[in-house]
Amino acid sequence: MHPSNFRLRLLLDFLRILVLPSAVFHLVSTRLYKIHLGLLTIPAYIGFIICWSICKSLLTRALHHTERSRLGAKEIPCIRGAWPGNIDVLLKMLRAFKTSYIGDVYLQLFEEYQCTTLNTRILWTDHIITMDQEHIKFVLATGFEHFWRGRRQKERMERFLGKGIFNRDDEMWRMHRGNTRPFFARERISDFDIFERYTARTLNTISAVQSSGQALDVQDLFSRFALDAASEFLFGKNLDTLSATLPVAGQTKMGPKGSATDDPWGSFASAFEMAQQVITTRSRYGYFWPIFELFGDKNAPHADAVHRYLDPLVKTALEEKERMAKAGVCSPVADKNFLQHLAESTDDPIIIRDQLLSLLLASRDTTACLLTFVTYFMAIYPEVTKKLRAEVLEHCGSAGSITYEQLRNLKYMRAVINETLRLYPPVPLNVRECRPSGCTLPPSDPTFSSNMMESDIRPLHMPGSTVITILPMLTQRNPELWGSDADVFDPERWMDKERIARFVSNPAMFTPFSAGPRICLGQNYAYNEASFFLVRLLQQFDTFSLAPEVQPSGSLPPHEWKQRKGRQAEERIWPSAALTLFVKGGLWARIAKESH
Ligand code: HEM
Repeated sequence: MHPSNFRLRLLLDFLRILVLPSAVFHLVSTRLYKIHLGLLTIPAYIGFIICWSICKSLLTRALHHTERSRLGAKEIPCIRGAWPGNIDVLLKMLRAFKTSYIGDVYLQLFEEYQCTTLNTRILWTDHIITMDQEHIKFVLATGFEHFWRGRRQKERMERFLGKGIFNRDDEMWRMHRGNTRPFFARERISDFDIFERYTARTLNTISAVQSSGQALDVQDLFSRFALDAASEFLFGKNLDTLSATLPVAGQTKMGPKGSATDDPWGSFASAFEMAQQVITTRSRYGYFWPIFELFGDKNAPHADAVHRYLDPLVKTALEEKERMAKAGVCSPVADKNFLQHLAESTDDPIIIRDQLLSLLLASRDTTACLLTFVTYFMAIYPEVTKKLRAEVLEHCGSAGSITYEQLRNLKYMRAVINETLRLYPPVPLNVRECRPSGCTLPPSDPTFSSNMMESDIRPLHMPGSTVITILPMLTQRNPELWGSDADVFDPERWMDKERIARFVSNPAMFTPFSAGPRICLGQNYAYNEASFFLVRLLQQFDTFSLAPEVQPSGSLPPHEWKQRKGRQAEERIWPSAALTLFVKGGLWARIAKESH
């Protein structure tokens, strides 16, 4: 069944869960035994459906048990809620997603059950969550062939990301990966002309706002920078979002991810972000999310608004291809931009548009998130800014062109970027589905003493077609791996040989760009772009401060966070996630030049 037919899927499930047992009961009671139930008809049907479901569940458990014995594996620990189907846990989670610190709801469950991989089994459906580095490594890399994005994730994302690289497996994913990889070759991503152009425009905006004494939403500005640079890099046309109206301090409303503006660019950004929010909400409701969208696909208006922006670009690329073919011109890949190259590989405008959109999503929100959190740290740790700036001035001077070699020599800059990616990975969680044949996960890592003392070191059974949510953000803040100061922002840890050796021997501790065959294709582009931007920013400015007084109402951290441990107790902003991490309401800050 096509992933966009989620209502049909729900209808078939409804038939399977309710109608099939009712039909069997009807046949047995009225036809075979000719029983007349009278007033008891409805309770009898309900009772039979419940018994049927329990028997089915017991049968599935028995089959899993047999499979576990065959594989020499044990069961993944399972949450035991107070209400049937762990409905109490579901409600607690839904409440927590609105007000609690990112990832905290999962961390509390791991702490309660003293394990790093857990089955939430909400509404009788197995759903595995893991912060275990051994299991994350297996899912992404060493056991890659056992997992895919899977049907359920595709169903949630189809309307927005369709046939793009993030929403496809196997053949089509390989095709996209093969087509995209050449565009991230070293020569292409070390040509800094594009970064230079959009960095200069962004810094001009900062200067203009700064001279008026206003604060600005840097998250919004960095998103525009990343999108304009990526659009020129990918399809040779700047979307020119840096020229559109900026959000104004103290007046701007909260948008789906950051702040909102009332202009055509604002509508595009809002649609782009709302589509991500809808996908996130669907995944929180779990398997039965289509119940909430019976009378309309909530992503349709947002996806349509984004597609309206991209469709004309795709049309032009296909027309150009036709013109070139008629004229008998064939240019080499090196002379083409990504969109032209995509248009060469297929005539299907939907595949081209979906892949273009996937790359815009991949490059805008992640890079903007990284730059936003680096700025956050520069604002709250002036000593870090000072050291960073000294390094920039030493290696790159206060102006002039910047080379790839110069960027490579900025060791402290790299440490700051890595430390930011560790504490605030732009993709804080990721989802995969086990292929139907099932598999085993290796024994758990030694995070909890219960894992370590466990004498039973059998692997864990991963039933076929089960969804697994991996939480790199929790792994990257795990004190067992990173030490008792795991929650502390300390770039020096990336310059300490002993600590680096630990990470090198155990790379699954740090996977902000994912790992294995689906590792991020834009990793080096992102490091270059972020480093380049920060060099120019620090050449021009030296003082960064937060402006909490203009954060939109409802975007400052709730007081109750202070009672919990870890970063949330000191957080001055509200980190939140919808596919990617962001600062709720935007990051309002002042950027200035104090020293002369
Ligand atoms: C700080 C910046 C970035 C971070 C932290 C990041 C992180 C990630 C992560 C975690 C994935 C795996 C997603 C998944 O499996 O569901 C991914 C995939 C990907 N990223 Fe990035 N990314 C960044 C920047 C970029 C940029 C700038 C581009 C391109 C311009 C890009 C292109 C891609 C692509 C094409 C994939 C899909 C790979 C595949 O499925 O085979 N990324 N990225």
